[in-house]
Amino acid sequence: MLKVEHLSKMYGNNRGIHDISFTLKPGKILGILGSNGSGKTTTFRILLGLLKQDQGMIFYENKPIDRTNTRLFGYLPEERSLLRDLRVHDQIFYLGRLKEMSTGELEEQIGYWLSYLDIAKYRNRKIAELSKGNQQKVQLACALVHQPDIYIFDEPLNGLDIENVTLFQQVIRKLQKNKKCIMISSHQYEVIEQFCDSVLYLKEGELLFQGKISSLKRASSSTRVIMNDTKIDRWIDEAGVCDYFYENGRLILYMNTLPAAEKLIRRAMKLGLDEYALALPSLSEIIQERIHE
Ligand SMILES: Nc1ncnc2c1ncn2[C@@H]1O[C@H](COP(=O)(O)OP(=O)(O)OP(=O)(O)O)[C@@H](O)[C@H]1O
Repeated sequence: MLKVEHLSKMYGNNRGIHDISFTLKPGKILGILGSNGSGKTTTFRILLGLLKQDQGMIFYENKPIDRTNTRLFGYLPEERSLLRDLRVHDQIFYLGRLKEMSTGELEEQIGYWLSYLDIAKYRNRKIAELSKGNQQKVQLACALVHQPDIYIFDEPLNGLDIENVTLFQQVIRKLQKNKKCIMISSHQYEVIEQFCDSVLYLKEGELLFQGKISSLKRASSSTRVIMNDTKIDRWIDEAGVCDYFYENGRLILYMNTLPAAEKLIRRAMKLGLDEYALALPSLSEIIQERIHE
């Protein structure tokens, strides 16, 4: 398990992050979210050992993180950091060497990932000659080749078409099955919702909220009950109803919790209404709600 405790970092008088704590279990995927300048990159750079924190500790498997272990983290940076004149194989080989991999192991892993990511045919092509999406796949291979325990994927779907998004999804599920710790950062909340078990949201360097996506949904006040009923009087005084409106002849009730909404659904069933549904909030709605609390 990865355990981050009370991380803080100042850049002179500028706050980077303040008092960030979270845990990440093997086989789980954590979404790291926040607006521009909220501290995501600072957190990643500290985790990766590229930046020193002013305060706080990072533990992996109950021990302070071992910086001599070059193979602990795999990082897919938001900005590509490939050397454009290198050939695909040589680029991955070079980075694998920095991770202290043997030639035999490297060749085996390079062969495996190039084929898995369907870019084996570009093995001897220069990076500069590849499309944006294929460059992204090479960058991904560089994060995977040394088989790390902990992964940080920053905006991983940039430049990928729908087919390759599915491929990335397969990679993630494979890592998850192998009990790896995975972090994903993205401004596309539907991506986070699709991939992650839990999220943490940073605002101006501080942790605004964190939790399992399913728990955040349950606790949200944006849950809606939709039914084909125009008699608001029989619903308005029910526990948990916060607001309502009509849309296309349907009544939409905003509920303060999921259990309250479920109770209303049961009542709608008993009344024999022929159309009723529960609409859980999206992650994006939950974030808007929390930001404006
Ligand atoms: N090298 C630096 N010198 C001074 N301040 C910095 C430096 N790097 C980051 N900061 C400040 O630290 C805060 C957090 O920045 P950080 O880059 O970690 O945010 P971010 O969430 O990754 O943003 P984005 O989504 O735009 O990439 C910001 O206020 C930023 O201006």
